[in-house]
Amino acid sequence: MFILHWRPPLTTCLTFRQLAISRFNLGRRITRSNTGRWLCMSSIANQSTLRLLSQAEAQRVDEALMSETIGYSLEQLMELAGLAVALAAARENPKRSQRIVAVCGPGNNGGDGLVAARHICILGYEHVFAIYPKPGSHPHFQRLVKQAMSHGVRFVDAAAYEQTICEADVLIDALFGFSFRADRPMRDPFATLIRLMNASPRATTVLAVDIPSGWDVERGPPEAMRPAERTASDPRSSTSGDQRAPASSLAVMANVWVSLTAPKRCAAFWQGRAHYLGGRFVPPALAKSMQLEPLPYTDSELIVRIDHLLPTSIPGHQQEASESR
Ligand SMILES: NC(=O)C1=CN([C@@H]2O[C@H](COP(=O)(O)OP(=O)(O)OC[C@H]3O[C@@H](n4cnc5c(N)ncnc54)[C@H](OP(=O)(O)O)[C@@H]3O)[C@@H](O)[C@H]2O)[C@H](O)CC1
Ligand SMILES: [K+]
Repeated sequence: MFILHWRPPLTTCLTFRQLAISRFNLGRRITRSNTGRWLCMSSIANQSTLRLLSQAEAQRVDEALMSETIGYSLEQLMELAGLAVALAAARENPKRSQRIVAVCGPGNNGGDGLVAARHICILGYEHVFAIYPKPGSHPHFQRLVKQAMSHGVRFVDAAAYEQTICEADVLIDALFGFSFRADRPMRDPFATLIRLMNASPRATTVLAVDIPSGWDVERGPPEAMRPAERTASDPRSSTSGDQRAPASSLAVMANVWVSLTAPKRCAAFWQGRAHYLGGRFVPPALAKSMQLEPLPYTDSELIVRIDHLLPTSIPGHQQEASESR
């Protein structure tokens, strides 16, 4: 197993976690450089780590949840996912006067963001905004917008995106989840929104819904945020002979993460402030068949911190990743 450190060139060596802390706690902006590099250190895996899902496995779990056998609807899962995100946002940011902005994408990740924004209002936050530039075509997305507005979420016009993001205390990154195609360049307006989020001067929390937008579900952050040097033994290195087009170098720099259902393989790269698991709806038989047991929830909690349960390397990653594509 490996622990990753990012070393800024020609400056004091800080871990990525320290960078996140200084970037968000001291309110200073730190820009990652393409010349930055990751250093790998060996450590021993223990058995109490959670299993990380490949993209194909995440989609399989979703399909199973919505199969004839289990019978959930997408709308139900989205509601529970969004509720979990709202609870994590509230736990990390208890002050009700904070300005919270959900930045929502065109797919179900964006739907989770709309649900979360509504629940954040229901929890008593006074200033909740949503940015939703490309609403999904399914009627449920229209219902989610109406529900959110009824509870006080303010939808922002394109002309006010920049100012709204600039004034946010908390940003909810609900642009893309596990269906993001990291081999395609990021299109606008999403690219612009991600740049604005990363440059937001006030935001002390940037919360990624399911996956930080712009990350590859399996390979993690974009190449430009990865090491210039890799060791041959790093299972997260690009597979040799990978001919995919270079992806966008853009990704949201989140410091809080809510994985839904189960963490995905890219979670091995996480070095932020807090990582939660939400979406407490996996029936025991499915959890067993997908080797997700034991689910780490306790008592009546719908979210649970999993930072200490995350493996930092993924045995057999390369082989399974290429099989799943
Ligand atoms: N199991 C659960 O706990 C639940 C998870 N949910 C959430 O659903 C997402 C996955 O949702 P999905 O609709 O499959 O996909 P995404 O929202 O991740 O993204 C799809 C849209 O993204 C566009 N896309 C893809 N790649 C790019 C790119 N490089 N640039 C720009 N846009 C991109 C894609 O566009 P297309 O043109 O390809 O159609 C889609 O519009 C999961 O992560 C959870 O957050 C559910 O709520 C259910 C419960
Ligand atoms: K996201």
